[in-house]
Amino acid sequence: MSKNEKKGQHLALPDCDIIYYPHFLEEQVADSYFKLLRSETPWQQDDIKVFGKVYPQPRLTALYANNSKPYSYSNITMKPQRFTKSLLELKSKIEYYHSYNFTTCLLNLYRDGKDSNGWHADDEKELGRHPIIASLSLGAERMFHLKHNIKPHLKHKMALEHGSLLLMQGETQHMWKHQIPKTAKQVGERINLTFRII
Ligand SMILES: O=C(O)CCC(=O)C(=O)O
Ligand SMILES: [Fe+2]
Repeated sequence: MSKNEKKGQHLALPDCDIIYYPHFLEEQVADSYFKLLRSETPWQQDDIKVFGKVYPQPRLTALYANNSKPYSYSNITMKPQRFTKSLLELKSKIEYYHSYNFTTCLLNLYRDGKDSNGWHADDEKELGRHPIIASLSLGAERMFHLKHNIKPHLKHKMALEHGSLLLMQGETQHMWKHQIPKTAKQVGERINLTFRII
């Protein structure tokens, strides 16, 4: 497949740079990575502190990297494991189209509609200025919400499809927050991978 065949959609929103590739992976390829990652990943559930109270995080996670640099967010510090073969394959597929060198991948498993990821920006110090985040979605489709930090009328909702890639860069993490809300719909499991540079 030539580089031009992956058509991305630039979101028409100010103060950000977000491109959505709905069919980044072919359906069968996405299916098999979902199965593989679901079973080979040592999923963990950490506690998070919100306004001084401790809760189990409403999803399972795992961290991988090609270095030993930890990643901290919401009072959690995760130590990475070495990238697996399947994660290295996915990382190269993304790097073929976007010539970045991702060092780290955070995996999220949303077991059902009660699992979620609250409003946040991926703007931790270790990601540097203008973080580049490549977010690959596998499994059940879930809604992704965006809201501007200072202009409340600026918001956006979109579905993240099985096999899709969402590339966030530039000002995005400094000017916007995002979330995966809970849903009352019957939804299956979803795995999200965010490749990052630390
Ligand atoms: O699950 C998603 O699509 C988003 C995950 C996310 O925002 C994160 O891990 O920082
Ligand atoms: Fe995020």
